[in-house]
Amino acid sequence: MAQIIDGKAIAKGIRARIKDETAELKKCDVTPGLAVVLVGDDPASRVYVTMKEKACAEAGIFSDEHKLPAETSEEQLLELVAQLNADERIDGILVQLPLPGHIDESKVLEAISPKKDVDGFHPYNVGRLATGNPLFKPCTPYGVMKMLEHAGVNLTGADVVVVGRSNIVGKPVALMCLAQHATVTICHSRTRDLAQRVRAADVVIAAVGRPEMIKGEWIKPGATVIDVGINRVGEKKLVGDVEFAAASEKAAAITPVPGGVGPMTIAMLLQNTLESAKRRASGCGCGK
Ligand SMILES: Nc1nc2c(c(=O)[nH]1)N[C@@H](CN(C=O)c1ccc(C(=O)N[C@@H](CCC(=O)O)C(=O)O)cc1)CN2
Repeated sequence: MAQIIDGKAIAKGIRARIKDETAELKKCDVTPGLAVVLVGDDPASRVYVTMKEKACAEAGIFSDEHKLPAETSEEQLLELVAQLNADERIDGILVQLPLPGHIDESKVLEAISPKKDVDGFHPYNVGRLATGNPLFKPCTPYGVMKMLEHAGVNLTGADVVVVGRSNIVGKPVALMCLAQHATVTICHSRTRDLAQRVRAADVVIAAVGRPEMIKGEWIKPGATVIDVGINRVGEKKLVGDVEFAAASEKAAAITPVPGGVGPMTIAMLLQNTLESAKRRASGCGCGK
């Protein structure tokens, strides 16, 4: 049976450390500040935004919440982003995705100052990640890398298969694995013989958004499986992109859903906000 990589427990440890470092930073009169912007009433987004606000409060991070109606125009949202860019209390700006269909997502993400882009979605930060000099790493991929580190997985020379090519997870996590000297294959819905690709992988990162699409029997014995998918089936049940029970029979280590990558996403958002605040503090001259 596979070792369970417990994202909830790892995230708890990271959040406790962030709380301590935030308290230290406050001695310089610098309180990390995160603006959280939600447009509309998507129920899942509401849950995630509430989780982010609660995590900020627990860590001593100031959170500035903006819950806007679904009819908010693109212009109004861009105006709010401009205000937050200029607000000195704010180290990070997070616009919860997805946005309502009438708003151009890329326009909004590009309006966020790259220095406050704690999601790491601005093309400037995407470019810095791609060139091996990241300013902010996107939170979910950053969390995935922390989980691999905790599980003691050495990526040098390892065959990593990423299933999914989204800008938020698939592409950045592939770049991060490459930066750690893995041989990376990105697969997607049109990949021919996905099973064969997965069978060859030392590490499988599933981020395709389809419930249990990756079959347990595809997993190479001794592989590490990171399941980024969070799919709601029926009323309440959450499942990942991987057939968990069957994959656990073959893998050496696997992440659960829930309690895997999800909690790490929130922990790494706090980490990015703290890093941003530390950059602000580095100019204050108090030596902390
Ligand atoms: N601006 C952003 N938007 C979105 C991001 C993001 O990183 N930045 N990622 C996802 C959603 N997300 C964070 O925003 C997120 C998803 C899931 C979890 C989580 O902890 N899930 C729990 C289960 C919670 C439940 O019951 O539904 C788990 O997996 O254990 C945290 C954050 C899309 N949008």
